[in-house]
Amino acid sequence: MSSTAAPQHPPTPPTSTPAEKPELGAVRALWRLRAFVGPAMPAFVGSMLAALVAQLIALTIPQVLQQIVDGPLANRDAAAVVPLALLVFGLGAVEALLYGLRRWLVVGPGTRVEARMRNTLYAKLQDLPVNFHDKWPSGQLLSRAVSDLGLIRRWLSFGLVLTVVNVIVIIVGVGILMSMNWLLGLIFLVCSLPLWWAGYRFEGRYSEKSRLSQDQAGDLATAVEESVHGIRVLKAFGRGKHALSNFRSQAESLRSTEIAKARLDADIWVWIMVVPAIALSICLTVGIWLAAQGQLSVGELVAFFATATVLAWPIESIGFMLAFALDARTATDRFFDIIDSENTIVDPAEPRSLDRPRGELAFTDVHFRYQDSPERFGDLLDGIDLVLTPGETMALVGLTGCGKTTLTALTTRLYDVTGGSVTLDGVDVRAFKREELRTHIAMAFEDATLFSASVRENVLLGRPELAGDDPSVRAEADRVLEQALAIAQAAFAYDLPEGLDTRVGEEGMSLSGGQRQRLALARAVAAKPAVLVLDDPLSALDVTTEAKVEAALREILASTTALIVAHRPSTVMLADRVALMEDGRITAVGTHSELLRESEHYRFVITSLEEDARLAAAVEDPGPDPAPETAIETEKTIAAEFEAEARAERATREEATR
Ligand SMILES: Nc1ncnc2c1ncn2[C@@H]1O[C@H](COP(=O)(O)OP(=O)(O)OP(=O)(O)O)[C@@H](O)[C@H]1O
Repeated sequence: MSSTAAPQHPPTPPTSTPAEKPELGAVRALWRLRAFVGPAMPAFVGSMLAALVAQLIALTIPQVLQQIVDGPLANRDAAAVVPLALLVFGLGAVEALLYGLRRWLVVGPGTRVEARMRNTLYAKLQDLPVNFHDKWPSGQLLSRAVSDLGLIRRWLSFGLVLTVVNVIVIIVGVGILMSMNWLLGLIFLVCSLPLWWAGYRFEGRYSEKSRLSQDQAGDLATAVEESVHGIRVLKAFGRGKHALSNFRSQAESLRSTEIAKARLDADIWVWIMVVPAIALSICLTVGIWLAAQGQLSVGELVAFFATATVLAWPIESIGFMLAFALDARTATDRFFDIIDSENTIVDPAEPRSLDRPRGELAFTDVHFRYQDSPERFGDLLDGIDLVLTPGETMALVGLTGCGKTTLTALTTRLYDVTGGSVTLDGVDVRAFKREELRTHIAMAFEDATLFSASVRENVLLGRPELAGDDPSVRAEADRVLEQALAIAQAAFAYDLPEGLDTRVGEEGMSLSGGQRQRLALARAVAAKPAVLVLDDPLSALDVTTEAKVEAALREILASTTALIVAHRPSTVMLADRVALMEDGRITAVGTHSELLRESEHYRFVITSLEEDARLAAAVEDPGPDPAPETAIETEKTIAAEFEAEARAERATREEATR
């Protein structure tokens, strides 16, 4: 989109969670991960078995202790203690080894699950249409791709395994306690019931806070991303402090949510620590009384408490595991928010294909409105009819915000028409596979985006067949590069520190705006499309370079159909014909001189463009510094010119309304 577009139909401000879906229960929500866990399942099951056997071994140790206390210790037979003590040592060693095995088994498969989910997320983000990306803040996507997936991996490899194992161990352990002494076992069980109730209450409250904190972390990532991206603007306008205070208030909200989470966590921990302690002290009192009555041996009493101690960690871990599972559930929901997003721009079931399109581009009764545009605004494009014959260069001209960029975006299906059709050689663009369509039609935007890759890779982005080190491919790639860079007047690329292999940095930020635009133009030219769509791609060039690029473009445009959004009169001169856009329609098509002669609105638009170009040229070459009084006079003159222009525009509009 053009960055200069005046917001006529302002987009709805982005929200943290655009996707509204019915809530699933925690188990059902987490169950959706099975599709990604699949191949790692044996490793997870193996890890669970290792942890389970280790815990069961821990539960058998109290039985050996009972044998020691009731046998050799009661009989004062020191020699008989040794084999039993060795048995305890052996069991402890096996338990430790099994714990090691549990970790070792899941490390590799866990990271592979994470990688698979991340690749799926990335592929989905690539596939989703531009209107999805218009709505979703980048930090929200980033936090999902990085921290949420890391959390899910940790939960799958550690939280899930231990939750299952601990629940089994608690059931088995309580069974053992009951079998040792049903009364003590029952007291232990009944005293633990408040813990389950507290856990249930905790789940509802914690889920809500967990979602909030992960969304806020995403918003914070967006704020960091935006301020890093816009660091030049912030510095230039001295708004660093303002950005910092915004960031602080967002960080403060996140901190408050984290504290609320920690409070809930602390509450459940109180229950978890206090309830088993109360249960054990009641059991101890009753146990001693039973032992005094001769209904329980000392060995049995020791074994009972040793077993209860083994159960202490699984019971204590309930709160932590619950919180962990709820965080993982939130991360899973956030992941599926993206995966479940419906792609409204998809390939057709039976795609059409064109080997060598002639390049006839036609818009027939095209209507379009942005999804979130309020009803009262009507269609932004309101019945566009326009035909570009093969090899023709058409300039698209209109007042700012009239929808020129939007119209060009329909050609490669960045958005789909809401009515009518766009066709290439008579075939609706929706009938092609998107990948094929985008090889036939290439675009260059005013806001030139480069990737953190070499100049070569950036320029050959649309020619994947020219990647690789094969000498013949490399020679062809060099030829294409040379030609494209020459047309775009981008020979400066050869003088970069490592020539065409120089990495241009994130978004090409290491280059000037004009250099970025020239490389983006070279990229569109190198794609050798049948149709070239240029959305004001020369705006950042000085007048001399622009003239050179235009002269070179004329050569290639002779054999390629081109639709050029023009913001400068010189760009209009490139075109065979000009289409004038007004109120969502094409109101006139003809040569520049025909339109100058016949269209009042065209004369007005061209005058505005000339004025803009004159002001831009004055900025590029301001001449000697004027004296202060002269400078004030100049400012006044420019202000007066703007006022006159505004008056003329109002008069023209009133005229048109009448
Ligand atoms: N993603 C979007 N969602 C909603 N509205 C949008 C979106 N992009 C642009 N618009 C609105 O659509 C209108 C047309 O924008 P567009 O960029 O197509 O105009 P333009 O004619 O190319 O402007 P300019 O000459 O300034 O580049 C503007 O009012 C703009 O606010």
